[in-house]
Amino acid sequence: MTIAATAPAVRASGLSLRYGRTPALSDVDLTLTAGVTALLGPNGAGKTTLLRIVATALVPDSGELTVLGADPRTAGGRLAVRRRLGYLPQDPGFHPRFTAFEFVDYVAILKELSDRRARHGEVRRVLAAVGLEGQRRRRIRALSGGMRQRVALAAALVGDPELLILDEPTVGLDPEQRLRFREMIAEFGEGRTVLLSTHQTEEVMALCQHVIVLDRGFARFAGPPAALATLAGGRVWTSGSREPHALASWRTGTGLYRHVGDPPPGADLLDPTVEDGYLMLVDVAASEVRA
Ligand SMILES: Nc1ncnc2c1ncn2[C@@H]1O[C@H](COP(=O)(O)OP(=O)(O)OP(=O)(O)O)[C@@H](O)[C@H]1O
Repeated sequence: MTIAATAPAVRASGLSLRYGRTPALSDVDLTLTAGVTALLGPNGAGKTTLLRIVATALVPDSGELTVLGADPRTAGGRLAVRRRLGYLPQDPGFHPRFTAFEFVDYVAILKELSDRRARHGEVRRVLAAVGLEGQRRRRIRALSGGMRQRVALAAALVGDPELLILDEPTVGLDPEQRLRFREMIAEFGEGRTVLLSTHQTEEVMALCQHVIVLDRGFARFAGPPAALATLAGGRVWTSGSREPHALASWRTGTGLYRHVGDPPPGADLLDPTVEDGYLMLVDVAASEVRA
C-alpha cells in the first residue's frame, strides 16, 4: 500500500466560524491522513460545525482548507470534493415513505451516478456492505433505529468515497450493533480517510488511529489515542472519598473514587486511560454549564 506517500486528504489551518455572536470554532488546524480519526468533545464543542465545514456544507468565516486536493471555496472545488466524499449527517433527513433502496438510490442520483443499471448495482452493493440486502424493499419508517443508521451509512458509502465523514455514527445503537458498525468503519478506514465525531472515549480506543479533542471551539489535542492517555500519566489516583480539588472525581463500580488532577502526596496512582487524558483537557464543569 502507498498510504504513507499519499498526501493528507484534509489540510486546514486557522478555521473559525461564528453563528451570530456564538463562536463555534476558533482557529482550528487539522491534518487528516488515511485511517480513522475521532473528533472527541463535549456537547457544543464544535464537532458538527467542523464536520460540516470539511464536508463543504458550511463555509468558515476564516481559515485555509484543502479537501482531497481541492479548494471548497470555489464552486468547482466543492463539486470535486462532493463527488469523492461520503457524509453521514447527525440527522440524515430520511423520507419515511422511501424504502431503504429508494433512499440510497436517491443519494446515488444526487452523486450523479447517472447510468441506471450501474447505479442500482452500486446501491445493492452498499446495502449489502451494511448487511441490509434483505431489507432493501422495506420502508424506512418500518425499520429500527439501528437499521436506519445502517441505511444512512450505506448512503454515505455510495461511490466508494475517498473521504468518509460520520457525525456520531454509533449514537442510539445497541452494543452489538455498535460493534458491527465499528467493524464496518474500521474496514472502510483501511487505506481511506474517515473522520467521525463521538462522545465516547471507548470508541476512540476501539476504532481510531488518531484523535482530535475539541472543547468550546478550540482544538486541545491532536495525536494517537495512546498519547492522549499519556497526558494524564501520574495524575490519576484512587481513594475512598470524593476529592473536591480534583479536575474530575467520580465513584466507580468498586465503591472507590477515581480522580484526575494533581494528586496529593502518597496517592494511590492508577494507569491513565483515554478518558482520563480527555478529562485533563476539557473543562468539564464549564462544558456542563454551557450545555
Ligand atoms: N445553527 C446554529 N445557530 C446558532 N448556534 C449554533 C448553530 N449550530 C450550532 N450552534 C452553536 O455552536 C456551538 C457548536 O455547535 P456544534 O453543533 O458544532 O457542537 P457539537 O460539538 O457538534 O455538539 P453536540 O455534541 O451537542 O452535537 C454550540 O454552542 C451551538 O449551540
